[in-house]
Amino acid sequence: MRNAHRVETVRAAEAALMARLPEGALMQRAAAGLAAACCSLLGRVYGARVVLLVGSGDNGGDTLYAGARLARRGAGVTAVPLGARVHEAGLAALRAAGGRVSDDPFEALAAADLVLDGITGIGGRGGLRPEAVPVARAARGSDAVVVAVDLPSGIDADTGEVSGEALRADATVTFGTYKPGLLIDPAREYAGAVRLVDIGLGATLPSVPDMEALQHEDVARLLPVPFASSDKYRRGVVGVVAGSARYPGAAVLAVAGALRGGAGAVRYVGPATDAVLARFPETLVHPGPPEKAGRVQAWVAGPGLGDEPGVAEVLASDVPVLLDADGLRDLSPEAVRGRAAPTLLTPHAGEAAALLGVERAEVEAHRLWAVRELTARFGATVLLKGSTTLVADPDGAPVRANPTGTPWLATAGSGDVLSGLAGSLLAAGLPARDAASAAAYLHGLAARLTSATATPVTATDVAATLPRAWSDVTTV
Ligand SMILES: NC(=O)C1=CN([C@@H]2O[C@H](COP(=O)(O)OP(=O)(O)OC[C@H]3O[C@@H](n4cnc5c(N)ncnc54)[C@H](OP(=O)(O)O)[C@@H]3O)[C@@H](O)[C@H]2O)[C@@H](O)CC1
Ligand SMILES: [K+]
Repeated sequence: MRNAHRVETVRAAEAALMARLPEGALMQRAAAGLAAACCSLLGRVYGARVVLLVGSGDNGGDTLYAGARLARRGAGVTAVPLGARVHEAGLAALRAAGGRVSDDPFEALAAADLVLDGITGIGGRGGLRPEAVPVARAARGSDAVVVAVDLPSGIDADTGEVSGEALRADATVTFGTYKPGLLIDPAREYAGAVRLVDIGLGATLPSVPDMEALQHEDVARLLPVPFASSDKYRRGVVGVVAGSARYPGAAVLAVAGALRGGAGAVRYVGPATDAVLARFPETLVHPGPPEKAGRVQAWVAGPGLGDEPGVAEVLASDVPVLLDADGLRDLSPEAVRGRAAPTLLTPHAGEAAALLGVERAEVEAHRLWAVRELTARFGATVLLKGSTTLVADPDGAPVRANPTGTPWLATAGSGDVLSGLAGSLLAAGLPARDAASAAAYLHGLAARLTSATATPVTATDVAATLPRAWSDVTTV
């Protein structure tokens, strides 16, 4: 599991740990880890030209001490102070190691092999200040590898929001724990590849994080495994209410996802029975209504449904329900809040915006807020699809960010596959939060595996690659 903690939590853990350690020990641990990461990125340190962008706080201090370590190994290190103050002890260490200070960032950046962004860390507020903006752009425009220290300056560590400009890094070396902003877009995109440096903070951080991201081994533990005695009903039957005369393909894709999600059987209910059977003869089909279709352990309703009925009927059932696409249209919180069984909503940003009564851009800029707000209003588990898919639960468990997304997933029908897959995991008995986050993980991984050759993927490809993703996760 990749855990993330908010600034307030990090500060409290840092204070508790510092009380047990000699002064400056944590900063030295951070600087040592940062310098080691820089060495591996550089390959050859001796003779490398390193530029330090140094703000006024301890983030600048980490950067200066790491620069001193690189200078001692033969790198040519130039610090560019950008704040009103500078970490004096760090600066003295850099000078003692042979580093120099310049007030011309542009000249220094033009020749740099590596740039360390130490403008702001967890103490930063708002985007980059105007004087830092051209410097950050010059760093990005140079040939150097840009490494953000703790986090890219200008992003919001707690929310992943970016107001104004932030520095775009190739890699981020973060200390002690991930910060939520490193997992959530738009900020996540600015961080590049993130490395975590252990500074011993685990000893004083709370065991329940503020946010988390599943990894292969976590998903492997969640996925259902059939027993010798399992029959199709014990493995779970998922009912899919999807498709319409206009969108029969959505039914086929949702069923395709459901068939690969571990349920023992998929029951399709709706007008697209011929299309579904032609593609997947193993499907149990029924023209509807859902309550007449036979027993299921979970319902998926909405993909391509248009104005077809079925949503109210499945909401009236006593089994878990996943609502997607047309199933979310005009959905009232009351229709969901009163349910005894879990409900999982899977909107994309546009659908989330409609449910919240805000603009789509508002949701995209404030994804964590949007998913939490939907969860609170509907009393349901919410999977907010997008560049980073987020899953929030009404019981207040840490929000999960999906780490396997890829822009290739922004393709027609991909959401239909995801809803079938998540519904199938619900029917197999996973709690809604686990079903949603495991499905998002497998779905993203399948798209990545499909697009490994950098070719566009279709939703059909993604569905067909789900078994490979499943096996990739479970055979570690
Ligand atoms: N916690 C830990 O466990 C450990 C933490 N460590 C390190 O300490 C870092 C946190 O250090 P920190 O608290 O000194 O804050 P930091 O981010 O350097 O910035 C502070 C100053 O920046 C300024 N400023 C604010 N906004 C700005 C903006 N938009 N643009 C420009 N400037 C802006 C503002 O000063 P002002 O200019 O307003 O006077 C503010 O006071 C942390 O990220 C990690 O690297 C490690 O060493 C070891 C373990
Ligand atoms: K930084």
